[in-house]
Order: sequence, then structure tokens, then C-alpha cells
Amino acid sequence: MAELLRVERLIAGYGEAHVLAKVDFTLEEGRSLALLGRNGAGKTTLLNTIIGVTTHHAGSIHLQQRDITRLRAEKRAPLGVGWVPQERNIFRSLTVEENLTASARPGAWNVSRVYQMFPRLQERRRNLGNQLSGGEQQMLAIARALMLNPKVLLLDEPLEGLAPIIVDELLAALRRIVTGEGMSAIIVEQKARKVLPLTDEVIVLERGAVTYRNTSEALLASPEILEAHLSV
Ligand SMILES: Nc1ncnc2c1ncn2[C@@H]1O[C@H](COP(=O)(O)OP(=O)(O)OP(=O)(O)O)[C@@H](O)[C@H]1O
Repeated sequence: MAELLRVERLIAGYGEAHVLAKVDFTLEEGRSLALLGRNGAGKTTLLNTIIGVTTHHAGSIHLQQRDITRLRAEKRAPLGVGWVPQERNIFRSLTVEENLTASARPGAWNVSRVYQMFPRLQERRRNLGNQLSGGEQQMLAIARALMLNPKVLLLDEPLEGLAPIIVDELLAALRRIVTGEGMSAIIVEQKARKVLPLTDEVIVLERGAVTYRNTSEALLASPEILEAHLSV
């Protein structure tokens, strides 16, 4: 399988502060990665560094062999870095459908395909962003990122703060997106047992460094390791 993303000896943070300490990992095309770690471990900082909004200190990031380490954030999205931030940056004063078409790029994902993935969004297509429930907003944030037809989708705690029934609905959609449609993805999550069943691989961050990597299946089968790294 072809290499999609390669992060090497990456040191990054905010201003002078170093949050990531020599992070290394690779992601192949069509594969998905769970990014786990306790609060403050640096998960969001790693996603922010891949999208290009932190201070780079050392190391490199390659997307399909292209060095994007020093590329500005706005140049990375068109190259295929799709981002679903924790705060779900939807346009609250636009309708669902306007949100979807506002920044769409041509490709396999279009409005009808994302409506198939999220039928609730089709039902709500004329509603404004601010009229949606938290779960619907999260679906819209993911759908908007898909409309950019990215090469890799970066999802920052997509299940956070949602009711259990919505969590299950979103997990089912994410499973279809990453396993059914073969979308490459990195999913940051606190709830390891929710995200491991739908990802191929996992890395655990502790104090900005990768302290564990394996297949998701292997980590799920090792409760003692889950406990040691994550206290879950
Ligand atoms: N904008 C910022 N400026 C300075 N330091 C920051 C900033 N954002 C985060 N940090 C610091 O970077 C470290 C890692 O935070 P980060 O948000 O990446 O962790 P996380 O693993 O995503 O945690 P959480 O699960 O709580 O979101 C923390 O010590 C945090 O205080």
C-alpha cells in the first residue's frame, strides 16, 4: 500500500513551548489510525501541527511524499488535509445545504453522497446551522470535511459531549466512511473502546511522545495495556 502521511521526529508546540517531542508515525492510503492519550498528552496539538497551525521546531511531515512541513495551513487543505475540529466549525447562519456547498471541491463526495451517509442532514437541509442538535452539528462538520474530498480526514474527538444514541449513530457512519469507503483517517478519541473497533492502527501519546503503537485489534485484546496507558 502507498504511503499517505509520514511524520518524522516532529517537535512542535506553541511559541517557544515544545508540546510534541519527536513524534514519528506513518499512515498508508486507505488506513485509519486511532490517536489516544490522556488529557493534555498532545493529541490536538499533533492534529493542529498536521494542519499547520502550531509552531514547528524540528522534524518533518510528508503528504504523499511531498514535504508539507513549512507549508501554510491554507495551502495544506487543498492538498487533501481534511479537518474536523473539536469545536465543529460549521457556519451557524447558513443552512445545512449551504454549509455543504460553501467550500466543496470536486471529487467522489458530493451532496447526494453525504446525504446518503447522513440521512438526518438531508431531512434538515433547509435548517440553519444554529438550529441543529450537537449530534447533527457534528455530522455536518464531518460531511463538510468530506465535501472537500480530502486524502486524509483528521477528526478531533468527534464523539465528545454527545448522547449515547448519537454516539452510536456517528460511530456507524464513521465505520462506513473509513472501512466501507476506505477514507484514510486519524481519529483522536478519549473513549478507546469506541474507536478501536473501527480503526486499523493505534498510537498512544504521553507528554507529547508516542509511547505505544500497534494494531487496534491487538490493543483491544490487551485490557492491561489499555489500563496502563489510558486508565480506561
Ligand atoms: N494554544 C495553546 N497555547 C499554549 N499551550 C497550549 C495551547 N493548546 C494546548 N496547549 C498545551 O499543550 C499541551 C497539549 O494539549 P493538547 O490540547 O494537544 O492535548 P490533548 O491530548 O488534545 O488533550 P485533551 O484531550 O484535553 O484535548 C497541554 O499542556 C496544553 O496546555
